[in-house]
Amino acid sequence: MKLSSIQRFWISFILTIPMIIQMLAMPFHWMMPGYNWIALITTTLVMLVAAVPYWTSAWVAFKNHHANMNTLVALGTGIAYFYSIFAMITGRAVYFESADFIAVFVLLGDTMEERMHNNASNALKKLLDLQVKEADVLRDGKFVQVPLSQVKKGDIIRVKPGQKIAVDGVITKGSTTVDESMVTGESMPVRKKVGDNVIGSTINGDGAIEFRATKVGDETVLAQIVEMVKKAQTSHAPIQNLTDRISGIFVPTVLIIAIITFVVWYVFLGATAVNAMLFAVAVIVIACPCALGLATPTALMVGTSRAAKMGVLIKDGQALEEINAVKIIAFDKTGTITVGKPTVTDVVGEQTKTLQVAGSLEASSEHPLAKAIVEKTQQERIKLLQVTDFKAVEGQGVTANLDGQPAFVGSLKLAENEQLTEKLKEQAGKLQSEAKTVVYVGLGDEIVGLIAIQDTPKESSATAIAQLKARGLRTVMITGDNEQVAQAIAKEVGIDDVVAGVMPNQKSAVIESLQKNGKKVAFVGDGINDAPALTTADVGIAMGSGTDIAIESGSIVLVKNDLRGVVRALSISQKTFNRIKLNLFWALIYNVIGIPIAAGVFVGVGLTLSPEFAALAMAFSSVSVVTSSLLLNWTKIEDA
Ligand SMILES: Nc1ncnc2c1ncn2[C@@H]1O[C@H](COP(=O)(O)OP(=O)(O)OP(=O)(O)O)[C@@H](O)[C@H]1O
Ligand SMILES: [Cu+]
Repeated sequence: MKLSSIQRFWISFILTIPMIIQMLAMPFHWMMPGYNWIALITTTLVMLVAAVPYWTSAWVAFKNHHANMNTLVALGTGIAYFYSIFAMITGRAVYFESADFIAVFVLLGDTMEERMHNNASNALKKLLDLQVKEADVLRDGKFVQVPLSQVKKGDIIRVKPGQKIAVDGVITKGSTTVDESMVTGESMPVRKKVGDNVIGSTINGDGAIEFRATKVGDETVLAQIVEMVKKAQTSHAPIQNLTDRISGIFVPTVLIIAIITFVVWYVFLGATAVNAMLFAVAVIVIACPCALGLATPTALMVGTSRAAKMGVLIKDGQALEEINAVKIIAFDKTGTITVGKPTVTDVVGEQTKTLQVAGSLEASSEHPLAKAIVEKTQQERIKLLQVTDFKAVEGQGVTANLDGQPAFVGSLKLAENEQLTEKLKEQAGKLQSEAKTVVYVGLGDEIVGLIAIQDTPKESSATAIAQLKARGLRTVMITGDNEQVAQAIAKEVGIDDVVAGVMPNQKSAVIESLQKNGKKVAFVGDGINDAPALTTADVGIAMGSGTDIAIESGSIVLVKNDLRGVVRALSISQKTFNRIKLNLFWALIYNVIGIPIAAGVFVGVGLTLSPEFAALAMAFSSVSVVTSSLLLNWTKIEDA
């Protein structure tokens, strides 16, 4: 049976209670009857449950000529335990409690760290549960059930109504609706027909389809999400490396000081071997680095849970640390700065015809602009027509065949080949300067009209951006929309710079160019096409209302969909990071002051530290670090 850190901690803690009672009673000269035997039995159990893994790890390190934190933990517990057994046999004072306290406190640190990691791995398990085990694959002219791992690219797979789609692919037969909410966050089922893409692990609706697998194994959308979560799970705050580096120097130094202490007392000052050893053990115990180990995880835990209560989910320590160094914050426009629910405001040209052509095409599109247009046709009770050869042109619009004529709805890029009258251009320009997105509607070889669509900034955007600028950050808006519209919105909310007309697959390249000269960049976004930018940025911040892929790609998620969350994230991260540094100071100052006292340097002035008081002092150092972390719960967090 394998116990978790948490179980090991509680078992050890309970077993240590008699020793705590004895320690508290010491000033009153009360001795627990049979204390030595109770201590021997409970400590032996604590060693088995809590300390043995550290002994093994220290032994492995020793064989590789290394010393780490575990070496001190192992030596501290091991010497205190085995010496106490020896002391019991020879009738001397025992120090079992030192061994117990070291083990319990070190485990407390480990437990807290494990807790953080578990949260991440549960999410991972849930994601993997989404995968199907088998697929109905066409092999030698017959459909057969094969395990998921044997599905190859190019395989034709049959999916019955209500079944899960095995891998990513393109529909070759039939039409249906698909529930893609687990991947895109879109709760409405999506209509699919021959030629459309399907995503593995999404749920087929009422139609029966066949599709050709295009992505299998770890290339699928789901596998990539899982990969991202895995990364978060194994992450550490980089400052933890500092802890490791400190202990890399610290541990060997402590061991050398302990040996010198023993030699000086025994050889030069004429102490008994036992007394000399007690000084050495006191040195190792007071130097025990459990407080150092607690400094980072406890602050992270308090900081991240405080953040969560304020609607800011910080997925890993790295993000929390890195956001403190961020100099530039980039934002996606639609759904991030703006509400993300665009509405049609103006129609230029013959209203019914323009809306009918546009609506008929957009009925098959998932773009927010498309939804706005379709909604408008419903309000105006305009009958939509059947289209064929529907195609979405990424970052530009849609094209299709309507009544045997080519038709399109989209940006100027799509309309480029058409004759645009000066009057139309002027009208488009005027609408754009009012922060309205203009789409051109074409049928045959003429432009039938323009549709202006407006998406207003969220109420809180301007305040939040002002706060970010007050913190000395440069703000940048990255959008696929037209320059003029982007500028108008940027001005409204106070954004410094605008990069407009960016193709969805180019957003991450823009982030890279902002990162030039080693500047740290955070990106805030919500769409599927924001996922690469979210991962490229030093800190990716996803809107909670966004697609699941965006949420998985971001290392920070804002549940409340509001840019004020970015200010909160910054404020909490800064407070937490400063607290970690303060904790490291507290953890080390005890050792620095305590080691010479434990080594007996101040015996001349009557100042000594026996191993048990060394353990108590060490406990205090841990308690002060944990307290300092807990105080984070009450520090003031700036809120826009
Ligand atoms: N389905 C569509 N119907 C009409 N126009 C479209 C459609 N899809 C894209 N476009 C045009 O292409 C432009 C860029 O679209 P894209 O999806 O890249 O960005 P966006 O949604 O405007 O903004 P953001 O990048 O801030 O999310 C749009 O502004 C619009 O002019
Ligand atoms: Cu310790």
